[in-house]
Amino acid sequence: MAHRSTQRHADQTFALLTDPYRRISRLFEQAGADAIETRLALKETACLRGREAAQVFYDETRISRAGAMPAPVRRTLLGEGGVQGLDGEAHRARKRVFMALMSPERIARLGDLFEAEWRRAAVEWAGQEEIVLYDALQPVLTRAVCRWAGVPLNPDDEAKRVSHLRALFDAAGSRGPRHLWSRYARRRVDAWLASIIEGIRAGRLAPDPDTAAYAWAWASADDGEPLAARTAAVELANVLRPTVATSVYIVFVAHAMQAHPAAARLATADAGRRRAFVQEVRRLYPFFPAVIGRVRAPFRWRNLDFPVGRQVILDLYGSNHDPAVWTDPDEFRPERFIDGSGDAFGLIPQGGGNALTGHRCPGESIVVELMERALGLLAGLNYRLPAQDLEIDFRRLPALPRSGFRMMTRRTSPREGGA
Ligand code: HEM
Repeated sequence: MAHRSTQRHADQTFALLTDPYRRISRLFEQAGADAIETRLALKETACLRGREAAQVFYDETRISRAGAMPAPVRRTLLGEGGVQGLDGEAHRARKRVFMALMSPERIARLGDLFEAEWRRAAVEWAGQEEIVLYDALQPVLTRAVCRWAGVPLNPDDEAKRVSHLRALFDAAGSRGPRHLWSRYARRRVDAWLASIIEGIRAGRLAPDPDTAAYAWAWASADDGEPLAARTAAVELANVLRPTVATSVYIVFVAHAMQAHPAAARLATADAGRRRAFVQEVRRLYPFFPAVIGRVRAPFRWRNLDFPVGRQVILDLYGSNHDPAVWTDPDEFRPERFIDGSGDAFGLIPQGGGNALTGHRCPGESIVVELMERALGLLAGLNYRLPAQDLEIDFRRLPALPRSGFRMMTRRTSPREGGA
């Protein structure tokens, strides 16, 4: 493949709204290049994909994040003032708080809480004619992550909290009333979590010191003072929201197990193959389409000029399907990960580079743990699939099987629901 495109592409905003995952990839194919110039929301934008592009994008001397994220994303998915929009030492100081929560013991504890909640829920699922897995997972994940994070979840408020957390990732990318619903949910989640931060500071709540709620209540701002309660709430939401959003990936685990039963059987029996199966789901299936930054210092790459302030997009979905990096990129082949997941810029569904010092997602080990646990639980669950449309809807953000993955679970003993 050639490495540059001299072609400029017309404004892609509408095309991206209707096909957020594959549109940019098509432009790369048409141009025969992995760096192209286009316009997004009337702004000149460079779009990049592939391993070397990821190295450029995650070089913080070249690309900054401050002010890069569009307002509709900040007002829904991310919240205002969170780690995603910080650069340099301010970013690293916040990031250390996230990373300190990710010890193997704590991740395993979250996995245990998730399994316990799944087993309880599986008893109820068996009493229903059918369930939609995507919908059924969100209460399970909310209960598990709230316990893990030291966030009290009043049973009377649970349904409301689940629907608000879901709206942050499920409705943010929609237009019209659903997008407004996501904005409303953001205000409610921030207010709820700010009251918890204030409760901890005032001594009314006392979560364990190794929880996210404790960590964010006592985290400091640049000036050494405690973070504003609203900012601490946004960071605490940065733990709860994406953990509940792992429901998307768990649906894709179920989808892949259905589509590839032989690989699923191998994965159930062997830890190395289970990890490889899950990594291949993260590579192949669509979730987070792209990340966005701005040029900090001018540079030239692939014969394109990157002037200061230029908007730059790294196509995550396209990079995970880049034929220059992956053999048969559209095939489901877990074997490609049997010897590990490679370097920090190859498999990048949750960003690339170093999670401690750069913007790569700090939650990858949570996601892998929950997906692996779900694979085991699904393998042990007695269910069958009614007739339904399992095709992935790529126009949706996040993409999902059209049916949400409907299942008819059979009556089980309380211990069942995964062995
Ligand atoms: C559900 C699956 C998940 C996906 C697809 C995902 C994806 C991503 C992506 C693409 C980024 C942006 C990377 C960048 O800006 O370069 C990111 C950042 C982030 N993720 Fe995740 N993530 C997931 C789960 C989690 C979990 C479980 C946590 C919980 C701790 C988490 C917390 C964060 C935070 C705090 C950031 C901002 C990091 C920074 O700006 O330094 N994510 N994630």
